[in-house]
Amino acid sequence: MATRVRPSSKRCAVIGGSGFLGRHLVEKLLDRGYSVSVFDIRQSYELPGVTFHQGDLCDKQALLPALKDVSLVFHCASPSPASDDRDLFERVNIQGTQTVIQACKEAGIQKLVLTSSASVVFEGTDIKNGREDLPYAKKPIDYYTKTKIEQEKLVLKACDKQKGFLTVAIRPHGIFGPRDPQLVPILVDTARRGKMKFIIGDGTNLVDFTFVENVVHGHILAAERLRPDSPICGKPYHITNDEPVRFWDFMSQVLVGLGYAPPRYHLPYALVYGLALLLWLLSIILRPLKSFKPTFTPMRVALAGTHHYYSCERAKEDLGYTPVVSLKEGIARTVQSYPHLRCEA
Ligand SMILES: NC(=O)C1=CN([C@@H]2O[C@H](COP(=O)(O)OP(=O)(O)OC[C@H]3O[C@@H](n4cnc5c(N)ncnc54)[C@H](O)[C@@H]3O)[C@@H](O)[C@H]2O)C=CC1
Ligand SMILES: CC(C)CCC[C@@H](C)[C@H]1CC[C@H]2C3=C(CC[C@]12C)[C@@]1(C)CCC(=O)C[C@@H]1CC3
Repeated sequence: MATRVRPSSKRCAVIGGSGFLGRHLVEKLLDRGYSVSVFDIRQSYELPGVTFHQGDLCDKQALLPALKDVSLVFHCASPSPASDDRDLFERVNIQGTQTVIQACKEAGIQKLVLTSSASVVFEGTDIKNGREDLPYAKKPIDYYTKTKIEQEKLVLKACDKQKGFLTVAIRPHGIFGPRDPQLVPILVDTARRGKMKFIIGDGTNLVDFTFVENVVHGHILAAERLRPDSPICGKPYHITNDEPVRFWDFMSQVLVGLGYAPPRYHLPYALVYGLALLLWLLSIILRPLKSFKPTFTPMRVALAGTHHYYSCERAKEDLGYTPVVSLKEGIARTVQSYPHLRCEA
């Protein structure tokens, strides 16, 4: 009779491990003595100690080999919000997450840590020091966020102490750092096209931006604290830099660090939001004739023009979380890591 090898608690799987956050997580797990199985639709690097499994997480048969002899799974895969593809968000974030849960149960996984998003409670209006008990957004800012809400609910509901399957969700906000494919590249592209001259609103709105290593730290603390007797089972946790910053100060610091001029002129929030809405509608109406993606989407305008920062008190109390890299240091390291995006003029 074949004997089943008891999974080592130092062997884990990272679904989405080829991505920005996923790769930083893999690197830290290796540093901490874990061996890692990466499952992703693409392979973007090679590292000793990492086994790659390429496939779509919606395919349980493809997923199962990556979970063999593993006790802990991190699920940080998602289509990019910029893809703006409703069917894809629904298929990967909702149906795919159901498949991940089923596969974990079949493979005898003990712990599942989901990367959710603090935006699951954001409706486009101010949130100041929001705690995890805020209700899920009834009108999420976009379809990506709508599917992140459903995804988080599925994972937290699946937590079952009796059956020994424990789950927890990490809600980061505005992740930035070396190799980020989103925030800095979009910002620089906008600046290079001469569109980063304006501040939306009065520029005093506070927002959380979170250095990627702090997000990783929160995930690993949650995984290591996830035990049947711990208060964290089935709960979401905000993980941020715990240093809310003016949205436009953050953008300006990154821009200036890379040699671009910071935005200077103010435009009223309602005007820019209205224009963004109009452009978005036009892009849908004209899609059959001409495809274009507006830079200032209603979602980005809402993110750029409102207060939205979150309390990390619950993570401090239950996980012993404190950020390991300050915002200042995180911005400096990020700017340094993008020599190819510096202004050449
Ligand atoms: N970047 C940010 O500011 C924030 C990100 N998040 C969440 O953090 C997680 C990681 O995000 P990032 O690293 O920024 O994104 P990313 O796009 O760099 O990484 C996502 C990874 O998922 C993989 N993936 C996508 N669809 C897949 C599928 N069907 N099967 C297997 N793999 C698939 C991609 O290939 C990619 O490697 C996501 O769940 C995202 O929703 C949450 C809050 C903020
Ligand atoms: C053109 C400029 C006004 C804005 C450039 C920066 C933006 C690209 C980013 C500012 C806040 C970011 C953010 C996300 C993506 C990149 C930004 C819009 C998320 C939507 C990524 C996925 C999430 O779960 C929530 C994030 C909120 C903040």
